[in-house]
Amino acid sequence: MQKNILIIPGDGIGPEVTACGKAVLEEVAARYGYAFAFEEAQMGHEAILATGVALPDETFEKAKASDAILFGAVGHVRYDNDPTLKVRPEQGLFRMRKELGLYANIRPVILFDELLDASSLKPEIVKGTDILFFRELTGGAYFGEKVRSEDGEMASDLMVYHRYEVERIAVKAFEAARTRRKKVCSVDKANVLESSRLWREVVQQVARRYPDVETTHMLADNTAMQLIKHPTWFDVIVTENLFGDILTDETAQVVGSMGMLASASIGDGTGFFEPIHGSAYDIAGQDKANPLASILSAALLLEIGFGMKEAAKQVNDAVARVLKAGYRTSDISGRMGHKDKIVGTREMGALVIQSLREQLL
Ligand SMILES: NC(=O)C1=CN([C@@H]2O[C@H](COP(=O)(O)OP(=O)(O)OC[C@H]3O[C@@H](n4cnc5c(N)ncnc54)[C@H](O)[C@@H]3O)[C@@H](O)[C@H]2O)C=CC1
Ligand SMILES: CC(C)CC(=O)C(=O)O
Ligand SMILES: [Mg+2]
Repeated sequence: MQKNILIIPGDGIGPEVTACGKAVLEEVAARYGYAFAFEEAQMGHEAILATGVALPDETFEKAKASDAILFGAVGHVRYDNDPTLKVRPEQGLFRMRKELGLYANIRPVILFDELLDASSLKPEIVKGTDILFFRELTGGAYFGEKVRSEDGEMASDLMVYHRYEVERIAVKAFEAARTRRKKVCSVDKANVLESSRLWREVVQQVARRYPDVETTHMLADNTAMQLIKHPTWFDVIVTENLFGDILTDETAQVVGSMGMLASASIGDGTGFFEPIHGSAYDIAGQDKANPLASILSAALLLEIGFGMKEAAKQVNDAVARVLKAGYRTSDISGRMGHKDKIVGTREMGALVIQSLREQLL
């Protein structure tokens, strides 16, 4: 049966990396005989210029009607340098997450052996890193009431959680842990925040249903440190929206680069697949961006979105082979950089496709 995939390239490096992710999906469809139909839609700065809003209704309707969405990134220097602007690219992504009910953001943090020397940390510390983050994606301070006083002197973002929101993401994390090393670390600030005390209470209750899974609770500040000290200790991490956003960017340096981290956002409907990085306008339009996070997000789309596990594995293996052959975008060129074959975005994408062809033919 035909699968409809909506491509939302977005801003900055979004279109460059998403073109590579899409090309990989096309290659997989051709090789396996899958019928994938692609459509494109706007979101972010580009959409604001064209329509005045970050998420045009037309894009949202297409998103709801699709079977999966591959997204790039949104964000533009213009808004980052002018906090007073009311219409902002990121609003599109937040509306999409909320209205599609994408409450679970799954972020695998896996170090490819080939990138041992690209990590900011010592090889013996990071070797074997394989963490699965479950970041709650539709609650917390990102979605709570936002206030700015009339005189502009006070602002607040309310961090709100309901019991059901914590429970459903915790269940997803525990279920995943059962298929892995059976360890869940729940991250909060229960020593300070009331919302974290609710978080911990609910995770403790859910944990009782999973006696075969080892549960720990860790404060977010300590977690930021432990992730650098011994990343291999962690298996599944479940945490709220803001902490998950920050801690996963930190782990990019454990595994080499922001350009290596993919994600799947799921809920009750269409799944949404995107690299964890932003629009990186410092390198946009220069053929410098690492497209592997988008390609690995396409692999998550196949695996989680469509249940095509074998095809997803082929994509991951193709990426590993390209890395093993020594090809690197500049962000993952490591301490042994003189041995690397530095390539641009387009060439890296083409190499993964070539690697897929050689394996699959
Ligand atoms: N999901 C999304 O759409 C997100 C959007 N943003 C937006 O993106 C804009 C830029 O934000 P930043 O804080 O600079 O975060 P960023 O993730 O765009 O970039 C941070 C750093 O990582 C590098 N980097 C990121 N992705 C890379 C890749 N694929 N290959 C090589 N290097 C890469 C960038 O060059 C930069 O030095 C902002 O407007 C922000 O709001 C930020 C994060 C997520
Ligand atoms: C739209 C972004 C500002 C949020 C973010 O950094 C993320 O979801 O990873
Ligand atoms: Mg982020």
